[in-house]
Amino acid sequence: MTDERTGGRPQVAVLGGGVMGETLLSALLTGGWAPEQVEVTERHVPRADELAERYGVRTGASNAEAAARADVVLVAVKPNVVAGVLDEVAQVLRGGELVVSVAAGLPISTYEKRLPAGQPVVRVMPNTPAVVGKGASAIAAGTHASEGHLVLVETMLAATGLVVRVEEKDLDAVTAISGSGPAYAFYLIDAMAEAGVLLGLSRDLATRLAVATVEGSAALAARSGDHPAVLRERVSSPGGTTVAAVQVLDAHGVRAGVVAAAEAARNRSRELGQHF
Ligand SMILES: NC(=O)C1=CN([C@@H]2O[C@H](COP(=O)(O)OP(=O)(O)OC[C@H]3O[C@@H](n4cnc5c(N)ncnc54)[C@H](OP(=O)(O)O)[C@@H]3O)[C@@H](O)[C@H]2O)C=CC1
Ligand SMILES: O=C(O)[C@@H]1CCC=N1
Repeated sequence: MTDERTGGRPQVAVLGGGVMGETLLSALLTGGWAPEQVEVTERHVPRADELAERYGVRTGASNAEAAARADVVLVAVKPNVVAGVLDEVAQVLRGGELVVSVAAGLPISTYEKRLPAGQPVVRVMPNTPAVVGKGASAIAAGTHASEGHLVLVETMLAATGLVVRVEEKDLDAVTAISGSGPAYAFYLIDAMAEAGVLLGLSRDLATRLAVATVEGSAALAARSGDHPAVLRERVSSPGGTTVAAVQVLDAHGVRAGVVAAAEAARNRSRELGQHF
């Protein structure tokens, strides 16, 4: 409840204690929620026990029981499970709760059709770097979500990193860039580390250099505000090593591959929404 006993913070039920459920749970606790203000449902008992032990929160298997105690119901199950979970919680919602979902692809309208009339819904697309406070999340309001609901979701995500508001129509594209994007960055880090091993470095050294280089490049891009092409030019000495390398990246279509990959992710996000 949002009273003095809870420091004004609403009771949150996180439905689904997987990768994203744990990330959001951790962010809530870092953001000032007390363990007794957060509850997690997870059908896999050993995983529920692990979360209870690690975070000191109540865990259980019943989505309806957790939702009945909550002011905010945070849906963090896979898209193909969301419909069943909503049918469970719709029975117990009293109308004033906020339903937040991180599921990829599923439009807000499909939640609104399954939940009681007038139920506020906010859709979020987070990403996994949220677990170290370096995430990027986009949020979009449903028909009945107010400015206050958006501010509440921003507060809930405050410890995760960047949070931006978008129109729902942009969430498939956001999913393709920042939602799935960490995988592209890890793919690059892995490829750079592998290349270092090929060139004779130890795997440990090659991986440390690759991680520090990607981390430093992102930090420089964020701080300088310069266009990435300008930053790339600054690395590229005339007749030097970098221009030789970038020419090979272009010859292998790496840039076109990144664009095509993002289009595939956007298309898959749309497909997920159609199978709801
Ligand atoms: N991972 C990511 O980077 C991102 C994920 N998302 C979204 O987050 C959601 C969760 O993804 P992710 O965390 O990766 O997936 P996971 O499979 O890691 O987590 C889903 C969890 O939900 C549990 N679960 C399944 N059915 C139920 C149920 N009926 N009630 C309660 N819990 C249940 C699963 O248990 P079990 O394993 O036993 O089935 C699992 O632990 C998805 O909708 C995804 O689109 C959004 C942005 C980024
Ligand atoms: O791969 C997925 O479907 C989820 C959504 C974005 C990142 N992971």
